[in-house]
Amino acid sequence: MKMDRPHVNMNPVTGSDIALDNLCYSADGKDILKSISWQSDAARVGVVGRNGSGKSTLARILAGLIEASSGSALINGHDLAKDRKVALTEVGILFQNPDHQIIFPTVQEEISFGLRQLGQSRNEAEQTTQATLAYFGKSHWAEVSVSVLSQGQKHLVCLMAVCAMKPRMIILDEPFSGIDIPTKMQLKRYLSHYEGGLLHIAHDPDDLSGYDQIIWLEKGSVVQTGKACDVLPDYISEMNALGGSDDISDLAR
Ligand SMILES: Nc1ncnc2c1ncn2[C@@H]1O[C@H](COP(=O)(O)OP(=O)(O)OP(=O)(O)O)[C@@H](O)[C@H]1O
Repeated sequence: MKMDRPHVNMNPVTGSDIALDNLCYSADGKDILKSISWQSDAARVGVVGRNGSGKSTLARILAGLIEASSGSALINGHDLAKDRKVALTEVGILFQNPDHQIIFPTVQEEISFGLRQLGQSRNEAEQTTQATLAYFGKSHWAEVSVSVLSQGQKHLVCLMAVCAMKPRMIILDEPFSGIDIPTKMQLKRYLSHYEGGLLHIAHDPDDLSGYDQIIWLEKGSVVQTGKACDVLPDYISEMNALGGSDDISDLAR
């Protein structure tokens, strides 16, 4: 079979326009995101912040999975919570836990599902799935039952499913948690070749070094935004300072 390499970075990567305007999100009487305003058209965006700072909530709003309580979050001018059809081509999201993402019994079915949602015929979806598996060197996984895969392997299935759909931006919510070093290196390499934008939530600042734009959240508010080389050193020194104390009560905020 001809090796289709749709995701190899022959062209410059392009980011999506992200526009947050006084974005607020509350649930159960708790203000989780507090009046966030921020704009970016960077190709590689990182999101940092302590546990519970609101990173995943922001990711879900950007992907259109939950609606803002007030204010707005637009991707390339679209409110994806209101337009689920456009959302399919604009954004793909990789959840922290692949078990929250995978719904089909086999790898092939899981990858094909998103493609069918995009309007591909059964035949087209099968071909795109095969090409995607071949690109990732995992053709032999097609008929494999997802239930026998490890967490890291399931992460890869989710990544392949998202990449196959070629969204303009992929949102990654701590995609490397629980993944061994070689697999992480491979995933990073695949992702670095992705021609669309990446919005990557990470706890390890090393995963975001060289990124065009970082947004640092704490307690639902923006602490700092800017290039990785400007924001990450401040973030690291703040985290180290906090880590030097024994108080983890912030986790139970
Ligand atoms: N639907 C909800 N109802 C109540 N509280 C919620 C809801 N969704 C999120 N939260 C709370 O909002 C806060 C932010 O959660 P979120 O998952 O966005 O944080 P995070 O920065 O991604 O954290 P982590 O780094 O631990 O993954 C947490 O305290 C969480 O418990």
